[in-house]
Amino acid sequence: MEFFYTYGTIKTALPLVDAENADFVIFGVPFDSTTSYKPGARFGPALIRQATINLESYILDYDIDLADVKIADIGDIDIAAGNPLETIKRIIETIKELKVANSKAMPIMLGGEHSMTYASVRALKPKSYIVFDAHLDLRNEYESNPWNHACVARRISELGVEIAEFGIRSGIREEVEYAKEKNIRWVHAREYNLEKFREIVKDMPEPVYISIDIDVFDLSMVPSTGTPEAGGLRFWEVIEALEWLTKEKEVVGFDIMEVAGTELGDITALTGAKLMFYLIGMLSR
Ligand SMILES: N=C(N)NCCCCNCCCN
Ligand SMILES: [Mn+2]
Ligand SMILES: [Mn+2]
Repeated sequence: MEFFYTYGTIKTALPLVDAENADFVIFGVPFDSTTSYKPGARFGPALIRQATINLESYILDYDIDLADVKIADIGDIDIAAGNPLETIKRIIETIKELKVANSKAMPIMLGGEHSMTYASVRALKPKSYIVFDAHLDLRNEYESNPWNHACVARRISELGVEIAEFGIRSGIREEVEYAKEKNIRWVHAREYNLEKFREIVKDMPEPVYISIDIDVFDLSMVPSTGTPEAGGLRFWEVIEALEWLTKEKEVVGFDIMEVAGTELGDITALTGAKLMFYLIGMLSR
């Protein structure tokens, strides 16, 4: 099928089906206009897809071959550089087009800046937003811009969506106070474990939207990201939480954001690609 706002790019290295027939539909958002430190998120979607070339489609842990899963890759959103609101509009339109053609398709967004997660949440209307991130992203505005990546969780909370954040190790007092006031639960990377994750998430309403800001992982695994922070989580501890979550709760979509880089084979994209394969695998169980 054709989408008004997408164009072709390098495709995920898996057997792909058309969006109408897919259970999972990948699209990229190569937007990085509000990046504050390390550039390159506009190349994230292409780098993640390129990194999938390195991966087996068979997932050992689940005895699932992604070659047997119905996956589409509709390319990238034609972003409006410098204009987060217009880009958000185009993402919402694209998800709506997809849902009209195939209501059972689960969108998978690859970023690009975390600010764009707002669009997926607006389009998919989850009751809960569960995010892995080094940052609280609860600022009212950053660099005079309420649509900056550092404000995305706040914008989502204003939609009335319940929020829980994991792997946090960066924020300012304003964000901590806002979280307290709005009952937003968050767990510091130092204190994170699976038990805490379950305890917080188990009572959250469904359906849920899952967002992974790639900077949640330890810096050694994700050196190419917009605002890198030392002291992050390990790969398997995030996977274990996601395995529990995808078993317990209805999920309407997920994203992997803030992957940046300028070189093929970037470690950060390899981390993002592996994570995407695991998420599709666990959601197909
Ligand atoms: N959500 C985020 N990614 N937040 C990070 C914001 C950038 C913090 N700069 C700190 C500059 C202090 N000199
Ligand atoms: Mn972050
Ligand atoms: Mn973030």
